[in-house]
Amino acid sequence: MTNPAAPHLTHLPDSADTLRALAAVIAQRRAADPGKSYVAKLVHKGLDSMLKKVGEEATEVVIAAKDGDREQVVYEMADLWFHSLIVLSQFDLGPDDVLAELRRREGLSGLQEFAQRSQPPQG
Ligand SMILES: N=c1c2ncn([C@@H]3O[C@H](COP(=O)(O)OP(=O)(O)OP(=O)(O)O)[C@@H](O)[C@H]3O)c2ncn1[C@@H]1O[C@H](COP(=O)(O)O)[C@@H](O)[C@H]1O
Repeated sequence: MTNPAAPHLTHLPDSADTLRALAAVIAQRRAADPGKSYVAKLVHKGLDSMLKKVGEEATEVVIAAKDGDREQVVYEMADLWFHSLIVLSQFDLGPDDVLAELRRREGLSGLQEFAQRSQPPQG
């Protein structure tokens, strides 16, 4: 199935590919002219500004969800993921680092993981 907006793509990239491609663009745009790149402008402002945007976008996700507005939830979540990728890039991290952590958690119930935290180390 091809995407009419991107006929050159014979298949829609999977989500991880999209995140990886965006992370690569962010890495490249960090060094761009802040007057011509939103990423470079935010990086130039520094970590506190990046974190402020993550907080703002997370709040906008909350508001969209409270409104039950599914399209707006997607729009604001895209903003949140984008700004989260910028924060990851600040620590030379990327989507694969987070995906590896999520894979590590597979099969372990969140309730079980939480209960284990209060257990004294075995042995
Ligand atoms: N995915 C995005 C992306 N998502 C959001 N944004 C920008 O992030 C900014 C968010 O600012 P605001 O919070 O004011 O905007 P907003 O949250 O939509 O508005 P409100 O909800 O607050 O009213 C806007 O300028 C958006 O355009 C993005 N800017 C860039 N990208 C990607 O990053 C690439 C590099 O962008 P440049 O660095 O600008 O070249 C682009 O090619 C895109 O692929």
